[in-house]
Amino acid sequence: MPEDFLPPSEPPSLIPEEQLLHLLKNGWLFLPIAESLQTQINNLSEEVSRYFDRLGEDKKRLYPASQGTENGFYFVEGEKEYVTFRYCVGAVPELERQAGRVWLEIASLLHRVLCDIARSCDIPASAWDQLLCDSLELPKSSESLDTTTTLLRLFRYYPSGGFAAQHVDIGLLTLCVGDGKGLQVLDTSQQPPEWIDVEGPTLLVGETVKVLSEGMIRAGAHRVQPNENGRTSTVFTLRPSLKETIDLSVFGFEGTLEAKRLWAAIKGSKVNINATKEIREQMKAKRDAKMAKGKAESED
Ligand SMILES: O=C(O)CCC(=O)C(=O)O
Ligand SMILES: [Fe+2]
Repeated sequence: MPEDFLPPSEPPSLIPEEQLLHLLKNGWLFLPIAESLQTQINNLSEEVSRYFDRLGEDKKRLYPASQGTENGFYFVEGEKEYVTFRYCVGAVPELERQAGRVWLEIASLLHRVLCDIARSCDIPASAWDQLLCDSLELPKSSESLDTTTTLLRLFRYYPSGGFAAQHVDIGLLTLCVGDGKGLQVLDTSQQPPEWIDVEGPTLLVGETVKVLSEGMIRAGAHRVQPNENGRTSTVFTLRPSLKETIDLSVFGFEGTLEAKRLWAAIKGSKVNINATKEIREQMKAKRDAKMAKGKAESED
């Protein structure tokens, strides 16, 4: 077969150049999504709202919290409740069926965005493959918990209470599709930077992409402000798979690095903004003590 007719080795670009530059510079982008994906998200929102309407005991029994706040049902008094899917539990089959569909669609969309990012940074689109293994569909069992960190999280923020402090996500890319006001992104093109209300589905760059680009790509700072009507949100975060050793040469560095070590370093420097107030304070104190120790050691 003549070379001209070989199928392309990468998908065609998805995001127009100017918008892609905005994403790399600011770490966030309003990204309109296909009607079919919006419909799937609406179906999932309906299912999860039925789940949230159950009694607290029921919600905990069906999706018990594990892995800190990283899996199952979690409740922050006066602020929000949310349920996180990391694999098929089988507790509420229709809810998980919809979750599986949304996972598949958004993961493939975010993979396309990663390929666009690769192209604009002159790295091969396949560079991401080593970080995406077993992450592009909802894992079948809890066996994946140790290595698949990607998650789909559904929020119900309470009226006037729903809140998340300023932060950047730790994974590769996040898509937030909410209803109602509350999510804000930091517009760093203004001096001083300004918080702006999101307009529809919003793409956020996470810390892992920032680290792998040596800070050339910014991670998107965002926060959630209370809204008198409350708010629901579907948040999918594509995070690195911990299965493989990363060949760093494709990102322009030397050598290799266990994905687990990279992830531990990225996680270790962050406070979990979705934990209860008490835990958030403890984590902040721990992080600050660690940073102070590191500083003292480097000054020795
Ligand atoms: O509520 C949202 O849309 C975003 C929540 C968020 O930023 C997070 O959980 O990391
Ligand atoms: Fe976030």
